[in-house]
Amino acid sequence: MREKLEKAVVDERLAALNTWSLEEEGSKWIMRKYRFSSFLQAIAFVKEVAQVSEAMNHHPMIAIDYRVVTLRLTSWVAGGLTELDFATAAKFEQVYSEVEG
Ligand SMILES: C[C@H](O)[C@H](O)[C@H]1CNC2=NC(N)=NC(=O)C2=N1
Repeated sequence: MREKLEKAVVDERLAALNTWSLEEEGSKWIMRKYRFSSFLQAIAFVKEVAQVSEAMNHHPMIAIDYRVVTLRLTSWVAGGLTELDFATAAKFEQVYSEVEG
């Protein structure tokens, strides 16, 4: 789960997830911008993201710009993207669908 993935596998996982993208071609980071109806909704989302991150022991970079939350993920220990990045991103998608409905 924490072994660095080959590019072909990364591309496959991104296609399956289809809402996240590489920060840029060849990047070791995947990212996703989440938009909310209010600032407090964005904060509620971030609180849930924090809980998931602790449960997964995998923590994203979190940027909060008013109603837009940007999450960025990489596996520092592995020095690149791992299955854990994609599993955690998928859980963030579940949280988003619950918070924003
Ligand atoms: C497993 C490692 O020792 C650290 O405890 C965890 C914490 N959260 C982490 N988060 C991310 N994004 N990458 C990591 O490698 C990582 N490692």
